[in-house]
Amino acid sequence: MKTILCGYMGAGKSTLGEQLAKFSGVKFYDLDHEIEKQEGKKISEIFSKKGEIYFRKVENEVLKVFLNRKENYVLALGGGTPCYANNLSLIKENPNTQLIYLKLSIAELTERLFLDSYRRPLIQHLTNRENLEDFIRKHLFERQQYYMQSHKIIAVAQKTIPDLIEEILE
Ligand SMILES: Nc1ncnc2c1ncn2[C@@H]1O[C@H](COP(=O)(O)OP(=O)(O)OP(=O)(O)O)[C@@H](O)[C@H]1O
Ligand SMILES: O=C(O)C1=C[C@@H](O)[C@@H](O)[C@H](O)C1
Ligand SMILES: [Mg+2]
Repeated sequence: MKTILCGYMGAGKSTLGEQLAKFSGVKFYDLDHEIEKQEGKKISEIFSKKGEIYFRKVENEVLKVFLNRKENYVLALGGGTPCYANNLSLIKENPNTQLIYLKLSIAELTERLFLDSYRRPLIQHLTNRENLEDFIRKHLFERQQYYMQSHKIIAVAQKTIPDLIEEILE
């Protein structure tokens, strides 16, 4: 089984993905890191130098390569991956692939992202907590319709990584 994790920025895709892969004895990949490797640039640099449209094109190409791999793995998507191009249908049409949405409320996401927004190009200009929360509310409203098409939806608040691993493997 290929396990693919999606969710908003800060939902915990990379943190959980790494531990879930270790526990399951498969490799962990992070789509953002794979894009950075291919482009030889940090995500923030790709956004600033080449723009978001270019980033979304590369994201789609790198995802396709991953979906064609024969090996099993855990893959953490970028926060926007299921919401662009044909990414969501490519994932859902792929056999033996389980897409999991890591769901957190607006308040919980704001809490997590407030002190950590500088690494994320889409929110790094939002240094005021209220502005960040307003942005997340609108953005999540637009994105939720894609995330909610996942095979499994997991409410992650107040759960430890071992709790979440157990819930996914159930
Ligand atoms: N289960 C958890 N409980 C508490 N904090 C967590 C949990 N999982 C992740 N975190 C914390 O939340 C923050 C965001 O986690 P992480 O970077 O894994 O999210 P992400 O979904 O990969 O974000 P991005 O889309 O920006 O790559 C980190 O500070 C991480 O330590
Ligand atoms: O939510 C998003 O659209 C993004 C999230 C990150 O994981 C990166 O993929 C990039 O910064 C875009
Ligand atoms: Mg991540």
